[in-house]
Amino acid sequence: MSIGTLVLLRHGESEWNALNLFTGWVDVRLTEKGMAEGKRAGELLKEHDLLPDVLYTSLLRRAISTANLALDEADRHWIPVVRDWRLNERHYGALQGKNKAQTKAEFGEDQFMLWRRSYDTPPPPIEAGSEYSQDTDARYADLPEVPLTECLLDVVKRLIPYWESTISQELKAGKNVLVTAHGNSLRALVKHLDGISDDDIAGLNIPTGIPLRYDLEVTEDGSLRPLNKGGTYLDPEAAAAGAAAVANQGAK
Ligand SMILES: O=C(O)[C@@H](CO)OP(=O)(O)O
Repeated sequence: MSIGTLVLLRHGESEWNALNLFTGWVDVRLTEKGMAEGKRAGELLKEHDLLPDVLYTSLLRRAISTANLALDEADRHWIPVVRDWRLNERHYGALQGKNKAQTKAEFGEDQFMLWRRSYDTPPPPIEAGSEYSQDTDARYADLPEVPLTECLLDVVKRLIPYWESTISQELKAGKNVLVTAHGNSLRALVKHLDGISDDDIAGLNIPTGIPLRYDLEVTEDGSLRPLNKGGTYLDPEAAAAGAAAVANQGAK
């Protein structure tokens, strides 16, 4: 049985992406542009004959809405869907709701980049019960503990066991899988798939709304390894421009 194809899709532009605010687990909506990106992603899936058999998505509406728009456009609105908090964006702690450029101006470039892109330094924790905290959100009621902040390492720890036990099993069973998630949860997954070091992952940014295809093989130890290292964006030019825009978010 051949292995299914994996497609990763970061949600389209959200209202807080447009306002340049740290978002994390805050459940913001897509902008008009973000909705158009979702539709365009579906067109690209169709054009490249990459029709998913199953969708995995986070519990956040920007990912859910993007997937709905893409699947509708690709006439795959009917496929089974699995939603899981492990695909959520990194919890951005006390930075949630703060403007990125202002944060950089206030704390300096080094601290800003440490919080934003270091592998193992989380931002300060958010105050439980505060406006942008999720500690009382019903959708996380079953979690033993709702995070108050996370670094990328924390995301790797919650996401990779789930990838191994669930998503990769679907691929090994020959299913084409669409994973619709977030900048940092997808960075965690790409780090694992491509074997990127803790230092080098700081330089990797994922653009909104452009499908990233991975062709996979099974290694001797039974894990999945990309045949096309780094994956293949279905619109490479737009992806390069989008990734540069994400890298530059402190500047605006
Ligand atoms: O704000 C966030 O949650 C993320 C993704 O939008 O931002 P960053 O790229 O700065 O990690």
